Amino acid sequence: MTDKALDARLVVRRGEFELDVPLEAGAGETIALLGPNGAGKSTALRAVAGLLPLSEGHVAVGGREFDRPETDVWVPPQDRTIGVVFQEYLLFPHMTALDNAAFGPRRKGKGKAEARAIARRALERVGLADFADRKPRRLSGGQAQRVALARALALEPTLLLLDEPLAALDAATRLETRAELHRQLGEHEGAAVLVTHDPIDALILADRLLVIEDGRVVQSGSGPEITSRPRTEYVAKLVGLNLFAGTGEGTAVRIGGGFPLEGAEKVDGPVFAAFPPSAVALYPQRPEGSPRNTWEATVTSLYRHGDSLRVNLTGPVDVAADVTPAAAGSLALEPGLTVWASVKAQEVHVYPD
Ligand SMILES: Nc1ncnc2c1ncn2[C@@H]1O[C@H](COP(=O)(O)OP(=O)(O)OP(=O)(O)O)[C@@H](O)[C@H]1O
Repeated sequence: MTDKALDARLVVRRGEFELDVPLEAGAGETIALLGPNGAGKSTALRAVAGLLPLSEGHVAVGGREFDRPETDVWVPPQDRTIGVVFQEYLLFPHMTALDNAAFGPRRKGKGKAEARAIARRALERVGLADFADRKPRRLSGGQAQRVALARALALEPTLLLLDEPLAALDAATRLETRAELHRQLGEHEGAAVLVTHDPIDALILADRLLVIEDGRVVQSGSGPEITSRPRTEYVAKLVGLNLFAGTGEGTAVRIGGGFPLEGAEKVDGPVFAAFPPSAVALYPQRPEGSPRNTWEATVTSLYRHGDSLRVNLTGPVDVAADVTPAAAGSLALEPGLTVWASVKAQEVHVYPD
């Protein structure tokens, strides 16, 4: 066991589903758990908080064991030095913001005046000192979320757990609250683990990302490490890349069905090949002097994506292409239409599996 802020191996079985995820964080570090629906992110966070017992493995925070089924170690949630900001952990509606924030310290045995002083400092930290006497129904969504954060920080936790802390907020409030949370996490001396669906939240708020799919870690690393080299379809979609697993043969990558994709780098053996949708050009007929990566494809769907149109195509390879509205108009793109797609070899990034 180490004195890391968080040292855990989380094994939780819930019916058919099994989570098995190692999770470590140093002091001051923020880890984001990212993954599709049902991947096990909330299960992981709940296991750390003590809301779900481990089936196997261990949870230690600041060198103290909270859960280890093997040796019957179990510390209940309220006795863990962990602050939680969970969506469903709403504020107590009958208490003021100050009393909500003082609740934790009171429970931990602080006197009323001391607990309130701690709570006041926590509200100041999140910029809500002037709202101390308000009850939750008189707070906006963003303010309520900041009070929830103040309530968690008032415990001076070794570890902060945040489950989709920004998901319920509208776009403008989200931006503001994200910036505030970023500042708070920067100042927080303990570690933090954040669960999110949103890659932007993860990239902005976390030092390290753990991508979980089907109960397992499929990729981990810093934001740039993950976005530059996606290893699963989910991550590729998340960062908006077309991704294929295949076998490198010289500069070509043979992907599913044997389709040869010409790449920029020469890598032999199991590889990934990735390119952005903006690298895919579409033509009504086979283009003249065709670059080698040219194929016939059928439009399956199209939708607005920022300033361009995202076109999903099926064919020997299924890809997404981004085209300008003008190009989409001149090609008369619609589902079912057959077009020619091409990608320059220089745009295909190849890296080892
Ligand atoms: N009470 C339960 N009993 C049995 N299985 C459950 C229970 N709650 C969740 N599960 C299963 O555990 C798995 C992981 O769920 P979890 O909520 O941890 O995923 P998640 O990654 O947080 O998903 P989401 O992003 O949708 O919140 C799912 O397959 C789910 O069906």
